[in-house]
Amino acid sequence: MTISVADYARECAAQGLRGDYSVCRADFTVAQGYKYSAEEQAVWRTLCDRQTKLTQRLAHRSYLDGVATLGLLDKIPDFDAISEKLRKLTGWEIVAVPGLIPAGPFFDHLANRRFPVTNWLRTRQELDYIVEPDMFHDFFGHVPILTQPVFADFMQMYGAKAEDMIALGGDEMITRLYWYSAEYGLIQEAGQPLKAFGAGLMSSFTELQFAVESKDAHHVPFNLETVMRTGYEIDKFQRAYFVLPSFDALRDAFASGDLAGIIARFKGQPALDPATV
Ligand SMILES: C[C@H](O)[C@H](O)[C@H]1CNc2nc(N)[nH]c(=O)c2N1
Ligand SMILES: N[C@@H](Cc1ccccc1)C(=O)O
Ligand SMILES: [Fe+2]
Repeated sequence: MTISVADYARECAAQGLRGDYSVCRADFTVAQGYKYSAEEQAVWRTLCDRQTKLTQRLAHRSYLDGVATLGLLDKIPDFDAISEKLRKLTGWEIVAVPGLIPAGPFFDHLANRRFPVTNWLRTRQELDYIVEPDMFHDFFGHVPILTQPVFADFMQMYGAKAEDMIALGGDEMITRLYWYSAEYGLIQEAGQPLKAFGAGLMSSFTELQFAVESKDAHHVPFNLETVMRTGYEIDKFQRAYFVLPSFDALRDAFASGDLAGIIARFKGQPALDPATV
């Protein structure tokens, strides 16, 4: 782990991130501290109700299978209770964090089958889109697929590989790969309609529709090297969405692609502009 909690806390405060990083443990986790107001519970239900209507239509089957396995989403989740369920299904658990955490510790959690979930929720003014990950994004977007064995294994492999790539100086490039697949990936299987896969889309009412249905969304066939070279911004709609032909294509690219070679050739070079890839 390269950055200390204290330094990261200062950086986040400077950037205006909302979480309270002063109470983090060394691995950036905190206690969930389950005490949410009636208003927060109401916002949670509203978010789940309206987003579920969209995901039924626009999300890839793997995600929807996960939602079915997870079961009721009628109140803000108790992380310990969910962890107990996940441990039985796929050996994963969820841990509470104050918000965005650095890539190193984030991937270290994944490599150990722990998924970091933010412990605070967006407000009613941010139902459609929020610029930093909150509990709705982390939970509703990422946790369902962790109930599915194939994806559960893949996410762990992601964490483990990412740590190796960070050691080679590939921090930015491996993060882009995570970004354009786990967060904003689309899938179009042969003869099927375009579907959303990434968690950043699952949790945004406006961006999910934009990414899948808008003529203005820039869809690019998934290519490992291009993805690892393309820059991104976290606080606006993405200017490129990479489209996988199948989930297996992602797993194969990850398992047998020459990640280390790509990092050696392109690290430190300016990022490609997502608008023109
Ligand atoms: C690895 C990459 O930087 C990625 O965006 C990570 C970083 N830290 C995170 N931290 C939290 N809490 N949630 C996330 O989804 C992520 N994503
Ligand atoms: N924009 C996402 C949240 C998010 C922010 C940053 C990174 C990933 C996801 C949403 O509205 O749900
Ligand atoms: Fe995320």
